[in-house]
Amino acid sequence: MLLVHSVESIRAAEEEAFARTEAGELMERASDALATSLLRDLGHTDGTTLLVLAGPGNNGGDALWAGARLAGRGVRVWVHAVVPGRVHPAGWAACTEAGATSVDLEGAISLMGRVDRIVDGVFGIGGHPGLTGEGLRLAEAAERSGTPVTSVDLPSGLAADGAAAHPSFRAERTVTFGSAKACQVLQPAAERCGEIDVVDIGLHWEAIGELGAPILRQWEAADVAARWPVPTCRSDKYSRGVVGVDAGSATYPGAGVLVAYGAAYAGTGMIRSLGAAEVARATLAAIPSVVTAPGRVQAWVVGSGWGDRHDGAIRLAEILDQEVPVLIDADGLRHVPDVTLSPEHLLTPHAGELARLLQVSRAEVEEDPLGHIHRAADLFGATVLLKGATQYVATPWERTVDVAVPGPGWTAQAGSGDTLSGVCGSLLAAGLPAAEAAVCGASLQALTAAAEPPLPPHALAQRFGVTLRGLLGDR
Ligand SMILES: NC(=O)C1=CN([C@@H]2O[C@H](COP(=O)(O)OP(=O)(O)OC[C@H]3O[C@@H](n4cnc5c(N)ncnc54)[C@H](OP(=O)(O)O)[C@@H]3O)[C@@H](O)[C@H]2O)[C@@H](O)CC1
Ligand SMILES: Nc1ncnc2c1ncn2[C@@H]1O[C@H](COP(=O)(O)OP(=O)(O)O)[C@@H](O)[C@H]1O
Ligand SMILES: [K+]
Repeated sequence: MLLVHSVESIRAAEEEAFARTEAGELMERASDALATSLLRDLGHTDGTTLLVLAGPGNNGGDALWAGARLAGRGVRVWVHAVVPGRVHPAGWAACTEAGATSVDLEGAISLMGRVDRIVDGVFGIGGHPGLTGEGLRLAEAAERSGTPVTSVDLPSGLAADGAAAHPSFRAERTVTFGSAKACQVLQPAAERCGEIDVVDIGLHWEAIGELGAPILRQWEAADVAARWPVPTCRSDKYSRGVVGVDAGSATYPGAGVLVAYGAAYAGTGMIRSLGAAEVARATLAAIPSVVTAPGRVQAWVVGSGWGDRHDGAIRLAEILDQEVPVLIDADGLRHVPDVTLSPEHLLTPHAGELARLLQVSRAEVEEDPLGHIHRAADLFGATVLLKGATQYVATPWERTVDVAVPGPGWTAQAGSGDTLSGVCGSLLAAGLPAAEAAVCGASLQALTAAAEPPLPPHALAQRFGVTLRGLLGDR
């Protein structure tokens, strides 16, 4: 699991570290690791060339010290001070004394297509979001040149704590210090960061109290495997979990069928299709093991494809009365403000549905997804999975948001949300807490989409088993 800390936390942890380390020690660790990474990517020192773009703060300092190390080892280094007259003085002196050549803006731009690598040390966690002026010119020219860029701490121009793709450098690799930053895991910002190397510079999160808690946990495939419920010799269909589905409608029967596909191929014990009669018939025709008679249910999936069903509010209240975990999706979300929920209830909006729930615009949600998902979880008292290119899971009053394993844009198609509801429903029925069910379900879908050619949701669901086999190995 990759842990992500906020700028506020990183600053606090750095303060704590300054008090117990020699002056300059943290920057030395950071710039040494940066130099090592650059050397690895350059391959060798003889005849290789590097352009260092250094901003006015410590981010520029890191870049300059690393440039000094490489110039000292025989790499041909050019250096450009992005804000004239404002540059890390000791780093600049070290870099130029080691043999780096200073160039102006035009000189830097003309070198871009000709050097082996560019170091973006313009701004780091002290940067204002969105490059303008010369910074933007440099970033655009670097991207146009096609020369690989290593960004120091983060691509200059991005807001470290945010998901937005502000005008910024585009890195092939980002060498980041102390902790990963939110912009490196949240889309669309993350795709500007390239490969991420997190460098341990000796920050002690436990020494700064509550601020030491991460803001995000980026799940990896192994984390999903560790949580996935695996049947044993003592399992039966009830212990594995029964999912009740009231999804779809005469207008959208497919939604109910797709929920059942998700649950069936994620490996649930039993599915009861207990919504509209035409949905139950269609589901049975597609998946013969589905039961249409009422009976014991350990978790419900409701709301996908309900359309403007007139008795939705009553049906939702009835289901909530059964006091088992309930996943509320799509049209079911309209009734959320009128019912009382708890953390075992899982809401699965996309950005538009979350905006409607919070009575804000979709653009506001997209600008600050973390703030809005926290608000929804706290306001409704339920666990929330916000769907999209990044899939976020928030639990009421918890600082740390879980992020599912990312997947490709192929999943963005009608019906993916329905199969996802089914997968998550099967995990709720198997007894996983709502947040784990959400993040494991979303990750399974993303991992499967990443491994397969583009497939419609019901066909993708049929490949879940292949992904699970790969994840679980011999378990
Ligand atoms: N602290 C540590 O121990 C360690 C820190 N480390 C490194 O330090 C980095 C943070 O350093 P930092 O605080 O100096 O901020 P940094 O990002 O270099 O820039 C701030 C300057 O840029 C200016 N500025 C910003 N945006 C601008 C814009 N769009 N256009 C124009 N100007 C703009 C801004 O101006 P101001 O906010 O004052 O208006 C200020 O002058 C961190 O990312 C990591 O790389 C590592 O060495 C490990 C140890
Ligand atoms: N750009 C994207 N990249 C990867 N996954 C995406 C992207 N956009 C959406 N998704 C995922 O695809 C699914 C779409 O769900 P949803 O919007 O509810 O579709 P529908 O309601 O049509 O079934 C969700 O799992 C979502 O997280
Ligand atoms: K940078």
